[in-house]
Amino acid sequence: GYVLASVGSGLAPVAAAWLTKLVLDRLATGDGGLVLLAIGLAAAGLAVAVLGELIRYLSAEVSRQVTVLSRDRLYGATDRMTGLANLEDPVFRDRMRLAEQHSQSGPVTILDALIGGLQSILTLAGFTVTLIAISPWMAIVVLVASVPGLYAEWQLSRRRAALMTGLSPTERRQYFYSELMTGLEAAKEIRLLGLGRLLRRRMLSELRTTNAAKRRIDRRDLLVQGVLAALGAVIAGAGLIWAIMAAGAGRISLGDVAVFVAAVGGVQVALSALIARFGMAHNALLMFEHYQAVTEEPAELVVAGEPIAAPELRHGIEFRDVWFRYSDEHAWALQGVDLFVPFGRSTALVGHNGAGKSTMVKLLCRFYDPTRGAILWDGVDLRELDVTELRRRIGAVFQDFMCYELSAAENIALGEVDGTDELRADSRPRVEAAAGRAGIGEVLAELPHGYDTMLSRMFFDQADKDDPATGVLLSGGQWQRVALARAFLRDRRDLLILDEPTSGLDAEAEHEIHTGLAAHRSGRTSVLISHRLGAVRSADHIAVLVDGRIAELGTHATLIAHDGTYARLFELQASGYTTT
Ligand SMILES: Nc1ncnc2c1ncn2[C@@H]1O[C@H](COP(=O)(O)OP(=O)(O)OP(=O)(O)O)[C@@H](O)[C@H]1O
Repeated sequence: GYVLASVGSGLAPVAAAWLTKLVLDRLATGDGGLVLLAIGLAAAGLAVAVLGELIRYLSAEVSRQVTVLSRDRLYGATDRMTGLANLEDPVFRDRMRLAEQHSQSGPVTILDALIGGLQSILTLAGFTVTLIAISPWMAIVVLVASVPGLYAEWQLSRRRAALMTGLSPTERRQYFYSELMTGLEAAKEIRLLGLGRLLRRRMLSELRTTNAAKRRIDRRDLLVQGVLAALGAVIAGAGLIWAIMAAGAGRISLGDVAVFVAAVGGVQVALSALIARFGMAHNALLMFEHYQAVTEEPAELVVAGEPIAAPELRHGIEFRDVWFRYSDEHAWALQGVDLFVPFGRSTALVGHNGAGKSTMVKLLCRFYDPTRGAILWDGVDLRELDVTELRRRIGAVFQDFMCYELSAAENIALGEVDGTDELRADSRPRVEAAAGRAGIGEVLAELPHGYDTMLSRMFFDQADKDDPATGVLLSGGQWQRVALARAFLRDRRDLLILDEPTSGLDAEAEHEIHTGLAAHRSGRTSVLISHRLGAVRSADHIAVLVDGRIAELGTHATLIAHDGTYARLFELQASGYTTT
């Protein structure tokens, strides 16, 4: 439909010009058949008007459909990224942002340019033939005069694409400052520390940098386009003078003058539209490379030729001389870690900030691969296992757990989605049981809409704005319990990872959860990270990490007897709770 409407719209102005010529010539000579010609002329006018609107609608419809397709591909590609390295790479993040922007506009701009270009070419061809019929040299002058425009547009679109890519980090920083100033997350610190002016100034400075670069290119554009427009006007003016003189001398008819004027104007308009569309398409194609790069990004994690479905854990997981750094520029986060996490036992990781504890659990989930050494799941290298299957066997609460702006029930039920595209319909009893075990069951049940209450105040509309039951905000510790409940829902998993699972809880709650966790962990394979050594003393094994190395390993009793780092840290914490 879009192509047909564009063809019609491209030919209608040519038809209108020819019909005008015929009408004028017949008026001059007094010949008949004027009614039909007048009707034809009116019909051509109608076609121009209606087809313009139709094209606008069809273009928007194509745009909507293309957006769904391109977004689906883009987010499908991000979903296939199984590691974290890409998302931590600033260059990739910039690419991703550009890909997001251009996944919507890019394909549509290219398509519009192609179809719009076809329309312009038809108009151009029609008027060029007309011009050649009346004055071949004028046709040549008009066409040759368009060559610099085409070249200039090509150059400008390349510059624009390079500019957009170059400005991406600046725009990212600008976006970061804007988000800080308008979001809730940083609001407390911004107000208390009075950061508003500083952030605003930095944001504006980034914006000015962007504007200055865009202004430079716009000025170049203005100069080039201005000169070309003036050239076009001079050619059109010269043509008009020639046509009037020729008509005065009787060499061409009155109708010829009309069609000549329309043709010169038509050719120029069609040519400049063609050049502009060509520039837009060229720019969109250059920017679309980012989209292509993201959607075709190879997997960050080496995929084994024939991945093995992770078997049920029977013996344990072994870190064998694991060395790891986040990139070649970073220092080693782990330096030759040897550790066995036995099946059915609880293993605790303790150590100073930055010792490498969270890094170890991220490697366990295979968010990264060891730089050297290997992690073995019942003797099989994690790199040989199907990563999705592996993760199905793991439940975890991370230090930076997520608070989803969804209902309470959904926040917990997300724990057993496992790659499907819907929440399980029958999950409610298990959700409530998991919430109960995380000590948040009663609180959630008593919310205005029980488990269906939104844990957010963001999604209200005008109608329920003043209804306090629309959504509620939980406290930090309550959120942590919700995250725990989400992990508990993955109860039948082989490995439970708890990275600081109770850091936000009050003392009583922490004790209660830890007693519950200790009972829950017994007979299950778990890895627990906590700075509160009282919470880890019941673990079967405690590994003390110092600078990415396992410095001590044993039970609470043996480590205290060893009188090393653990004993010192434990003593320090214990002394904080006793009066001397
Ligand atoms: N995504 C990352 N990119 C680069 N370096 C990182 C990243 N995450 C952690 N690191 C570095 O790796 C080292 C180990 O960090 P890790 O988060 O494992 O420590 P941790 O023992 O869990 O500390 P904490 O007790 O503070 O949580 C640190 O030096 C840290 O700066």
